[in-house]
Amino acid sequence: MLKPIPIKDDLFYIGVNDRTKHLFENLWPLPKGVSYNSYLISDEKTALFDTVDICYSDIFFHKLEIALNGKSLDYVIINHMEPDHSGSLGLLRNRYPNVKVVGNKRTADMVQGFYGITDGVMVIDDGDQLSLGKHNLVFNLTPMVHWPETMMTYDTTDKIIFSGDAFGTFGTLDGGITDTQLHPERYYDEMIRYYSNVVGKFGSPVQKALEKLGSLDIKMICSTHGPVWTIDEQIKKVISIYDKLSRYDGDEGVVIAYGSMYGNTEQMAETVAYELAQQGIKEIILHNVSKRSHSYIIRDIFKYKGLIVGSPTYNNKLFPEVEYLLSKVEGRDMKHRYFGYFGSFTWAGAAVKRLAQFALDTKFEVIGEPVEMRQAMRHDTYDACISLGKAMADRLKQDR
Ligand SMILES: Cc1cc2nc3c(=O)[nH]c(=O)nc-3n(C[C@H](O)[C@H](O)[C@H](O)COP(=O)(O)O)c2cc1C
Repeated sequence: MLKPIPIKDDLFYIGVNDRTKHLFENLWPLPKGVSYNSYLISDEKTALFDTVDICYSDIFFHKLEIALNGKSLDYVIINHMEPDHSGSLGLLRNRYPNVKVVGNKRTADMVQGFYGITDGVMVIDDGDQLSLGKHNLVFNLTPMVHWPETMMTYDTTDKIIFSGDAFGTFGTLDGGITDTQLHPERYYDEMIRYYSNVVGKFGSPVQKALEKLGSLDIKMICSTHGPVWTIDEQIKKVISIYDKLSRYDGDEGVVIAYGSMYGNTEQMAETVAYELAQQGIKEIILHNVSKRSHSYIIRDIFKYKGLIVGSPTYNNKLFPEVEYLLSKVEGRDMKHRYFGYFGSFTWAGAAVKRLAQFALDTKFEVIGEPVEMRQAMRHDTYDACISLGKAMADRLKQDR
């Protein structure tokens, strides 16, 4: 849409939709696209909140010009410097040479490094305020709620938090912008995938940020990706999703992520899953790591308490796609998972040993006995897989 969309009185949405990119950060699939959200408050002074990916700068500037309606642009507030939001900043400064770039001292360093901007930068600190006339803005520094410079800006007048990437989701905004105009359920799973893929490593900074936000009366969340949250119940819901994920708190259920070239290791996965179901576990997600993008496997590992990994031995190591998945889990400092594992080999096994090391490194609670299979499934391996499934189910049921 070429026009800015009024959200409320003097607040405009001037973000854009990206339905072209296949991979966010060149890593994470975007089957439903993604939006880059930017907002303008048009008060006595005007303030822009973040920009958009440079690929969409033309349409963005067009909207901004209309939203300004002849006024000058006074401030651009940089809540986050990642280029999907700051990408149009250099061009913005060329178009609006007098605009003040507002950020903390870490932002100022990045603004200089990425865009060569050194003048007209207003450096603010945690708790500093900026009046636009009717609207009063307070800056909340929330480092590592994704990058070190990350901050959130609170409008005390309308009780809006401009939250940067926090509470963001994958998925374009197809017509509707606010949660009143769309089905929020469409975005929840994509919010979990976004969090687990992009922000997942930063559980403790997210907890600190949530603590800070806890004292604020929030009537609207304007994130840089996905819907604008305005309904009280939805605001509580998205905050609770972030709270739960950043505590690494999973639901009852098990992800079984396995690699298999010729189907033998897969039979172990099927057997463990069968027993979990027999024991009354309803959420059992089998992921063939070669077929399913790691993005979705990581999402599910964040969702559920139980994780079982299986792998053949491959050139004296783990199957490469399983190794890659483990690195993604370790890279997110994943915590509090019940962990089971199994592996296979033909002449000299290495997979199970590596999975044992992974369990030690992550400090996951190991459940049941690991199962190691030579060549193909026989009765003893079958029984061992059943025992592993039962042990995991028993552990999960203890938490009911
Ligand atoms: C490329 C390749 C490399 C392998 N490397 C090893 C190995 O280093 N040690 C071993 O004992 N088995 C090795 N194997 C055999 C497999 O680990 C074994 O057959 C396993 O059961 C295969 O499981 P799958 O049927 O689920 O693919 C290798 C197999 C392939 C195809």
